[in-house]
Amino acid sequence: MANSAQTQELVYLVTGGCGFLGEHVVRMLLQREPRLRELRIFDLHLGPWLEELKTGPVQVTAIQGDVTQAHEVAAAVAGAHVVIHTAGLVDVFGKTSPETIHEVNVQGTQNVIEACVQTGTRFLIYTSSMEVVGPNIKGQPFYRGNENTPYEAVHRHPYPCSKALAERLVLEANGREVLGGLPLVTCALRPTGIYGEGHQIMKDFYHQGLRLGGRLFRAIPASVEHGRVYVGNVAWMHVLVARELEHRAALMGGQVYFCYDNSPYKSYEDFNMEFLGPCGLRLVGTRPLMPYWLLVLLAALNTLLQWLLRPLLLYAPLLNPYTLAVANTTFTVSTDKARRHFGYEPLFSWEESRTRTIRWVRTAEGSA
Ligand SMILES: NC(=O)C1=CN([C@@H]2O[C@H](COP(=O)(O)OP(=O)(O)OC[C@H]3O[C@@H](n4cnc5c(N)ncnc54)[C@H](O)[C@@H]3O)[C@@H](O)[C@H]2O)C=CC1
Ligand SMILES: CC(C)CCC[C@@H](C)[C@H]1CC[C@H]2[C@@H]3[C@H](O)CC4=CC(=O)CC[C@]4(C)[C@H]3CC[C@]12C
Repeated sequence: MANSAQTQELVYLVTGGCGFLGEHVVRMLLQREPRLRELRIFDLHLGPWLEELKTGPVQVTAIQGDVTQAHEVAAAVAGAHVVIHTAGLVDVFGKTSPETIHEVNVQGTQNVIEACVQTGTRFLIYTSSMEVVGPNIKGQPFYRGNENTPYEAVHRHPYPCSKALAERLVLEANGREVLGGLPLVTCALRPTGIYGEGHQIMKDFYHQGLRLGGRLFRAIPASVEHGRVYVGNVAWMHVLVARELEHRAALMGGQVYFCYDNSPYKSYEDFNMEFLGPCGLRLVGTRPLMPYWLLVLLAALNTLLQWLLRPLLLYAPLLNPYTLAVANTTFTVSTDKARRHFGYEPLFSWEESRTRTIRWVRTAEGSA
């Protein structure tokens, strides 16, 4: 908790503060930002866990609001020193329309930028994604790449398109004059696939494995590597950037940083087994049990079914052509830009990240 010997003067706003990553950012700020006076949490859906935070030394203000509504965003931003914009629609399964994804992720981000400019907030940190880079539509591997690695970032799917557009808006807004005459300082953090306590897809795989008698069946070759990063370390990066942006504005303003830690490079499924294995699941097969062409066919069938069933119900399985392409393409990051620019070192070791995640999967056991 905040050390009361230090002056508590800062007001932070976290959009999407009740989401998977947002909650970790909120808790991390309360633990590790002693200069915090007020923490505003802005989300479409407020979680009941916020109540327990309201008894601490920092004023916690929960704001139910929608980033697509410019006036709601401006009211929440007014008077904040720093905005951490994590709110977004993370949908690669076709649950929401492309228009809605664009509205929330792009227009919502534009609203946050304009609110900063209009109300005089100078520091904006945007949670972008590795998806703004790749995998691209050609399925080209990105192997141990960094922020400067050349890669043809071409997308068709609404989610990566929206994240790429929003990231561009944030970076282009760096240096804009805000109310009061000072320049806006922005930067974007690009997590790879985040895991940890609260990771819904991990829970879905766990419950699927339980339904299948404690087994999961390998679908993707073990040689396809995915970069993954622990949610606590992603949150820590946000807190550090927020802290350092003022002092290192010239260096950090307008920059992008991949989020990384010491999690091992593995295939998506093998990585998940690091947690699901100790919870009693087994991954069957050293090679995919189904030929790839059959997976492609099933993914296409799922798209057709989703379209046919749309008038009746929402059919949004994990497997579709896009998720298959992402799962089947190597995308790993190897960089130290965050260490060089703002002294980032992962707060949680791989062992601790793993232990915490396993503990969470175990406690999530009954909550299908
Ligand atoms: N989960 C992952 O593996 C990765 C996530 N990201 C990015 O991190 C950010 C957070 O993602 P997660 O925590 O995984 O997602 P999440 O869905 O758990 O959290 C997003 C939060 O934003 C809120 N939100 C959605 N629409 C809103 C609106 N119109 N107005 C206000 N709040 C709204 C949701 O209620 C939710 O609490 C997103 O911007 C996402 O693109 C980036 C890379 C990887
Ligand atoms: C049954 C299939 C063969 C396996 C399906 C796994 C997929 C659901 C997931 C594989 C890779 C994931 C994505 C990746 O971690 C990168 C992401 C970054 C984001 O910003 C949002 C989430 C995601 C797109 C993530 C989504 C699930 C996968 C596609």
